[in-house]
Formats: sequence, structure tokens, C-alpha cells
Amino acid sequence: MPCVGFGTYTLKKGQVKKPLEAAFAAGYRMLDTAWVYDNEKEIGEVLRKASIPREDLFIETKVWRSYHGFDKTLECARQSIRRLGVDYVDLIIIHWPGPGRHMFKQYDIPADFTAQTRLDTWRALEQLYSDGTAKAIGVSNFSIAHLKHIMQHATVKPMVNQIELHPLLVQDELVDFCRESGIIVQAYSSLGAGAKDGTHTLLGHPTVTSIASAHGKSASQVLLRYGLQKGDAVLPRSSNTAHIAANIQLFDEGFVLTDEQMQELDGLNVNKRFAWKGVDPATIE
Ligand SMILES: NC(=O)C1=CN([C@@H]2O[C@H](COP(=O)(O)OP(=O)(O)OC[C@H]3O[C@@H](n4cnc5c(N)ncnc54)[C@H](OP(=O)(O)O)[C@@H]3O)[C@@H](O)[C@H]2O)C=CC1
Ligand SMILES: O=C[C@H](O)[C@@H](O)[C@@H](O)[C@H](O)C(=O)O
Repeated sequence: MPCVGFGTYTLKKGQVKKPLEAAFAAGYRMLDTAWVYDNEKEIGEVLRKASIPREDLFIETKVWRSYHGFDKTLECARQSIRRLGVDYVDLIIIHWPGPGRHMFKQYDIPADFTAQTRLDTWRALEQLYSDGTAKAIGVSNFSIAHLKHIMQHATVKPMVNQIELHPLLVQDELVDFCRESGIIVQAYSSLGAGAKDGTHTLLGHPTVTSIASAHGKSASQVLLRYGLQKGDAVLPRSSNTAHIAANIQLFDEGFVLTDEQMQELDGLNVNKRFAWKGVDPATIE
């Protein structure tokens, strides 16, 4: 799996095509989407137009949380694959460990969801893996408890956990557990979802911007480099062509954050979450 992928959250139908074309032109070969992002059909159109050999691409999507359960998960995955117009996806993950019904009443939430339903969801992903519809399977927003429960019952263990990670939210315990369990950590919202002001910002944080000046790089490149040096994969999202190109320029000779700079960035941790209105997904039953 490429360690830098293109994030497409909030790049809806009418907005995703140009940025994705710019991403391919800049050299990205991996993209991250989801059933719920409502852009898979347009992504499929870009894929066909780009004519990049399928084996050079890494396409990741996610099963939405109102599709938990065996049959519904298969249906959700089928819809994603049909919309994308591909024969297989490189990685499919469970978007959220459960409905979190206290948070999101507006969605079609299965009232009978239990931890067993989540296991049924995982069994469906195992089936997609064994029949070749998905080359790899994983999860997102899973806590240690969620992972342990799946792993106790799984035939195939989760290969990836996509979680919110950046200097304001380091999640050491969860990351260590994933590493010890051989689960690749994919960081999302590495740029703090773009928040530039207010109490919590990453792109405008003085520690980040001063490290950036020291390297002659941007705040965004420092944040992405931080994720890579921690050992995680990153998924920057942008709709700006210059940003898209800059966000993959992370491997210039000499652009290595020092141990001291890594520690300084780690020191910013305040357990701030940008996703899901700040609620910890570990609270999902
Ligand atoms: N599994 C999950 O539940 C979740 C998964 N994700 C995945 O992770 C991806 C990334 O996270 P996301 O929350 O979208 O946001 P990011 O943390 O990637 O931040 C995106 C924001 O940063 C800005 N930005 C990007 N590059 C630069 C740059 N070089 N200079 C200045 N500003 C920049 C963008 O603005 P501009 O367009 O102007 O460049 C945009 O506002 C998602 O798109 C999605 O694929 C995200 C959230 C939850
Ligand atoms: O991938 C993106 C995120 O998971 C996003 O889909 C959720 O945070 C969403 O806003 C929600 O309603 O829960």
C-alpha cells in the first residue's frame, strides 16, 4: 500500500474530479473514498479517463455504518464496486465500529446493532477477501477493545486501522497495540482537517510553522512527514492543485524531522479530535 494516498472526504460529486486528476498528475496512485462520501461514481469516471494500469492503482473504500451486518455489508461493498466501475478494490474497511446511535439520529441506524453485528460485518469482509473482491480488509475508528473482539473471532485479522492521528491526537496506546498486532496504521486528518484558526489548529500552529521554516517546507509537509516518520500511512485531502502537488513532495533528500522535532510535535498532544464532533469512537458499544 502506498504510504501517501489522496483523501476524498467532502469532495463530493461535483468537486472530486479536478482534484483527483491533479493528484494523479502529481504522482498519487492511491485514493481513499467511502460509500458515504457520495463520490465513488465520479471517481470511477476519473479512473477510466486516466487510463492508469489497474495494478498501479490502490483504491480504498469503506462500508458505511448503517450497513453493519453480513448481507448489508456485502450489498454496500457491491454498490461501491459498481459505482467505482472496478472488478476489485485494493482495500475495504469498516468505516465505524458501530452506529453510535446517540450521536447520529439522522442516519438510518439499525436499532438491533450489537457487537455480534460487527462480527457479522467482519465475516462479510472476510468473504470479499477470500473471493478476491478485496485484496485487503481492515477497519477504521476501531479502539483496542473493538480490535481485540474482532481478532478473537476472525479467520483473517484486520490488516489496517484507519484512525485520526496528528500531533494534537497521538493515541499512543492504540497505535502501539496496532503495531504489536501487525495492523498497519493509516492516519486521517493529518492536517487537522484544515482548521487554520481557533483554539486548535495544526496548519497554523507556531510549533509546526517554526519547524516548517527550519526545513524550508510548509506546515502541511511537516505534518505529513511527521505521520510518515511515526511509521503511519497518510491521506492528505486538498482541492488546491498546488497543495495537492506539495503534499506528496515529502521525500526530498535532507527532509527528515529530527528526534527533537518529533518529540516537540508529540508534545502538542491534547487529545483533540476533529472528526465525529470530537467524540471518541471507543465509546461505541
Ligand atoms: N475514516 C474516517 O472516519 C475518516 C477518514 N478520513 C480520510 O482522511 C482524509 C484526510 O482527512 P481530512 O479530514 O479530509 O482532512 P486533512 O487533514 O487532510 O485536511 C484537509 C484540509 O487541509 C487543507 N490543506 C491540504 N493541503 C494543504 C496545504 N498544502 N496547505 C494548506 N492547506 C492544505 C485543505 O484545504 P485546500 O483544499 O484549500 O488545500 C483542507 O481544508 C479524508 O479526505 C478521508 O479520505 C477523514 C476523516 C475521517
Ligand atoms: O470519513 C469521514 C468521517 O468518518 C465522516 O464520515 C464522519 O465523521 C461523519 O461526518 C459522520 O457523520 O459520522
